[in-house]
Amino acid sequence: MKILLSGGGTGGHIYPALALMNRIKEKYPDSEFLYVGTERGLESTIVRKAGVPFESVEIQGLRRSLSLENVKTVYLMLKSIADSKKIIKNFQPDVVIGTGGYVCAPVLYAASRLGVPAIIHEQNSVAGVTNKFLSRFVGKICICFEDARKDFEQYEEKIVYTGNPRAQEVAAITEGASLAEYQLKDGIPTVLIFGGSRGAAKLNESFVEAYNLFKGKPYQVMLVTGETHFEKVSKQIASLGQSLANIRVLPYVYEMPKLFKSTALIVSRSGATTLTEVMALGLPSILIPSPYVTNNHQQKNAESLVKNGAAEMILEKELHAKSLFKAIDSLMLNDTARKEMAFQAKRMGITDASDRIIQVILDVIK
Ligand SMILES: CC(=O)N[C@H]1[C@@H](OP(=O)(O)OP(=O)(O)OC[C@H]2O[C@@H](n3ccc(=O)[nH]c3=O)[C@H](O)[C@@H]2O)O[C@H](CO)[C@@H](O)[C@@H]1O
Repeated sequence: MKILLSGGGTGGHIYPALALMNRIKEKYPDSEFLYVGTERGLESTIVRKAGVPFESVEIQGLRRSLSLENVKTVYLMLKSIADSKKIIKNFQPDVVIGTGGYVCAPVLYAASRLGVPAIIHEQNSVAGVTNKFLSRFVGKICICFEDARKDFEQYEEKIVYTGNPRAQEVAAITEGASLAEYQLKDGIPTVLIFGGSRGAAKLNESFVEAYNLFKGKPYQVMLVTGETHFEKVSKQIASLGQSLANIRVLPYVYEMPKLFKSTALIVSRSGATTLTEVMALGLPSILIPSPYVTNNHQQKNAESLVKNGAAEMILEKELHAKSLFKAIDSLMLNDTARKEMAFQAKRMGITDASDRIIQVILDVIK
């Protein structure tokens, strides 16, 4: 089977595609893959690092205001469709799968024009703009939240509830990362704080302000700042005048699910793929939805866990050093509450999503 994958911008669109690819490889070792993304998105690093053949097209998002940039956007859109057609004709895939992010628009549109079966995967409870646009042109629409159905209601017959492939991959992990590899101690409860795949400035700032409060605590803290914020945060922490042995600050972690498995509490944005992983592993979490996303979908994602007792939520407008520290400290000192949240999170997870999507692939290429 030859499969062309596309999806990008942020990790939440990329990791599900790679997880699906890994599962297809397991079941069909002769399969061939090609990933199409942009050079600017995180996919150009993550996908290449994973050793997957990668080609790029150039494209940019539309500005909301009238501007010359939009002329360039239209030009790039037409060019990227033509480039995608060339890539597809060369690779000759049996199916093209898009996991979101604007790069999928030219790639999957081109596939449909060439008569190649195409599938989109929507990770969120509210569909992204690109997936809504593509819903008309693709054969199947895979969703992870029942709420997403209403965004594709004109194409109800195409919708399949599959869940997120990253859940299946993560649920199969048997061994967690060693915390010693991160210069922390194994066996001590550890909280992992990160703002999605790109980091979140307000979360980083609140953490820096709370830094000294973690002194002498019976637990460890890891902050993953996001690549672009790392230098600034490191300088701010250095200027506080003390370096605490129970705290570790990193720019990015490539083996996140393994690290998840070794942590006692997750504090993060509520991007759909992160939540999938949290549920698949059954982890307690404090969620801080990004208010800067389409239709506030991260808050809806978070609320689905909160209403099941699986997570706590802090809205960004209520996020500061004190609220962050208080929420972390009281959960880290309360094993029973964490266990109950973990149990509820685990109950919510779907852990055979890749197999469900493989069935969808087999149906469309019949
Ligand atoms: C700002 C924005 O548009 N965010 C969207 C984006 O988020 P974002 O890319 O942040 O997505 P998610 O939170 O869903 O996923 C992040 C992924 O990156 C991984 N990770 C993160 C940090 C790190 O250091 N290493 C690492 O591997 C996580 O384990 C996870 O697999 O896509 C999600 C899925 O469509 C959406 O729900 C989010 O709203």
